Amino acid sequence: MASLQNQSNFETKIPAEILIARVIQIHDRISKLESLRPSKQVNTLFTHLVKLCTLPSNIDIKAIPQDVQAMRENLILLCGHAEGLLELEFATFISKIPRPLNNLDLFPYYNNYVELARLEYRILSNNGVVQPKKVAFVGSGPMPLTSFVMATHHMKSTHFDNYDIDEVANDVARLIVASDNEFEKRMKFVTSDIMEVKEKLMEYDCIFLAALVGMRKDRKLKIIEHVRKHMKAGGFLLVRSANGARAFLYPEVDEVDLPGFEVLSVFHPTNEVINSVVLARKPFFDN
Ligand SMILES: C[S@@+](CC[C@H](N)C(=O)[O-])C[C@H]1O[C@@H](n2cnc3c(N)ncnc32)[C@H](O)[C@@H]1O
Repeated sequence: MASLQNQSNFETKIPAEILIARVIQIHDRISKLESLRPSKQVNTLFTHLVKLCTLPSNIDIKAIPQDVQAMRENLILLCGHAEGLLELEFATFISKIPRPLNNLDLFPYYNNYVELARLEYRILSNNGVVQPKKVAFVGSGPMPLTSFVMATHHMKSTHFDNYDIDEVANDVARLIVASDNEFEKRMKFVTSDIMEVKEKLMEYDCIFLAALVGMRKDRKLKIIEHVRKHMKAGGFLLVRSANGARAFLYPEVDEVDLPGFEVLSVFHPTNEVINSVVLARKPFFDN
């Protein structure tokens, strides 16, 4: 039987030109939608897009033509907008039912977040971050599933400061945690553009940067540099990225995009998890 490694060589990869043609088709249909709020039509299109972008492919996202790059940048914005609307709709719904924290698994992508959190925690603990005291999650959103899953299953004594630029997102997230006094004590929500947060960043052992914070590459690099400047020496930064065709859905962050950091791990998932995970550390001494 072929070894696992060989199998991946035999796996049929979708040719880049076919992948690009189909992504353009879906982008065209999404762009024509009246609204990106969850609906049968919106859900079907995005499900197709995610399935397509998680097929094995040999696409090099840096080598796509300029016009396809422009389409990709617009698609990332559309995906981010739709993701925010989906989260807001779901969070608003469960904030109104008793014990919302016991019903998180009703969220359509709940298992993806559980798998992503498990992966992120494995990478963090392999690099010495086991039970950090204080963590910041930047871009927590109306449905801060990563913080919820991390706090419940992995970092059981950690305090989470969740930052989001959107007050409405924080209001509904607070309603969800208000249902559990213990949980609420270590799950705070701060409304701010992360670019306005400075001294506070020194307090965190680990800072998570959500994939949708800085949807354009140049913006994301500015945010990463801002966090590096203000975070504590020896602190960890976990950046969500995307690789290959998944980079049609989210911005990609490479090692070269993290000057001034020691890059400890770069992981590209091949299962149903979409985001790549880049773990970096701010050195104790600037070399
Ligand atoms: C939709 S959520 C996705 C994160 C997801 N809930 C999770 O648990 O991984 C992404 C959030 O990032 C927030 N965001 C985008 N840019 C930001 C910035 N510069 N500062 C703070 N929050 C930001 C958006 O308002 C949005 O709510």
